[in-house]
Amino acid sequence: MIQRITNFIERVSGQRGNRVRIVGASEPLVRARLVTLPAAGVLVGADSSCDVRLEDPAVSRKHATIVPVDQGFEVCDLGSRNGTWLDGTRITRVIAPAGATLGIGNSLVQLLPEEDSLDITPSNATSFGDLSGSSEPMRRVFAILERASQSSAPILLLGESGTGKELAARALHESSPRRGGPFVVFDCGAASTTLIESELFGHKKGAFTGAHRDHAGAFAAAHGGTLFLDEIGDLPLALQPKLLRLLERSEVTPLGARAAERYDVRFVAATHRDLWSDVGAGNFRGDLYYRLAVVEVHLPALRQRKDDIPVLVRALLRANGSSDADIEGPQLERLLRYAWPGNVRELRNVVARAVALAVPGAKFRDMPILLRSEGSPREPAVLADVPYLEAKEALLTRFDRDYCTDLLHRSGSNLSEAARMAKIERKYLYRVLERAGLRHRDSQGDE
Ligand SMILES: Nc1ncnc2c1ncn2[C@@H]1O[C@H](COP(=O)(O)OP(=O)(O)OP(=O)(O)O)[C@@H](O)[C@H]1O
Repeated sequence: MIQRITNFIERVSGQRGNRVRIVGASEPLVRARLVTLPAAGVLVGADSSCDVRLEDPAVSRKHATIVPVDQGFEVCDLGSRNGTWLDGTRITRVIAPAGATLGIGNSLVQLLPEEDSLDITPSNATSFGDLSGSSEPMRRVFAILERASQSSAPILLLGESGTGKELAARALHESSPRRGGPFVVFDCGAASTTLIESELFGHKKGAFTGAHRDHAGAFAAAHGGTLFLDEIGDLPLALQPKLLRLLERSEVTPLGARAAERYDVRFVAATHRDLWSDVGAGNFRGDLYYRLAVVEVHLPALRQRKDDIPVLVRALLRANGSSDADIEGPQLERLLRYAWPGNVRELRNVVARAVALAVPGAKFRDMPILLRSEGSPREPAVLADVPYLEAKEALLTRFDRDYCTDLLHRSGSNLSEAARMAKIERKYLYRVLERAGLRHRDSQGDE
């Protein structure tokens, strides 16, 4: 039985026992059936006497057996006409890992392990590394991270953008016995498949046009430390088997190399996507999911833990050089009412902007709190109704204009003072003013 640690109660509750998930040949994904596997296993086929009956003309009457074993699932084909398939290979008998998907006739059968969620008592701490939070959901997260930091088990961090996944990964590394080793960040969605392959797994000189020298790759660079695989949901399907082998064997064969190389690396992966839905849709391998998610931590959205807002605001004020701790009042109430679509990252930006735009030494209650879309939090701040570069340019110009208008107002149009307040060079401020169409006559000869 695979034992996973997770705070994602919804997924594990009521799911005891190994299961198979069946997506019929012509059935939509939503009609997928879940069948619990008894310890003795099941007989799969088209015959009505089978434990798992597939109404699929390409399935033989008695097609295959599936039996849960210690290392996964033993699958035996019973001499079927169209075969039983795993990863494009026709099998007769195989031990398949948890999460693997079998092709039986035109149907797909996914093998799901028994899961056992540990009962997690919230930590007493109100921070873990640079992550702050006093709400119960966050203290549950801290409890798992504290425990998981002491092992080398792979961790999967899930949560919306800006909920602190990268911060959690860094904090895990810093609290682990590997803290003396490297912490390497690798963005799985940032490049083409070939580039990701060579940047993650490395390549040898001459492996492809332009490979002028050996390149170690992120996995080798993380030896003795932690490799943070950001946006793992974007990893191309074609590279997923190679990562799976890496996780299983801790060894990699760089592009163009003859022999595999071994490294000692702890994996932490993260995504803002619903990775489990990606597995269901066939965009992410189930066996890789289970390999990565031995510990699965769901970082809750800020709107689900508004109790954390006061703690975070105080921490962010301190980080931005304001010592005001007296934050109760209408300003805080506005922050508590807001939906925070950009999560803690957005709160960080709001507080940083408020401190930057406030007069020096201002109290929190007098700081300008600018929220994106108080009235309709779901409406995007930018619409894609014009080409990307054009939209970006327009937004930047608007930002420059609004920022500079307020800056000139606050500095009494004194450009030296304005540059000091904005913490930029005067020359640069002139250029920004010019771009925003705000460069007034007094400053023309001032450069
Ligand atoms: N619990 C927290 N305590 C303090 N700061 C936080 C917390 N969570 C997030 N932050 C702040 O928000 C910023 C964004 O966090 P981070 O980059 O870790 O988010 P993420 O979930 O990895 O986002 P993305 O999915 O967009 O990469 C951090 O730099 C940090 O300033």
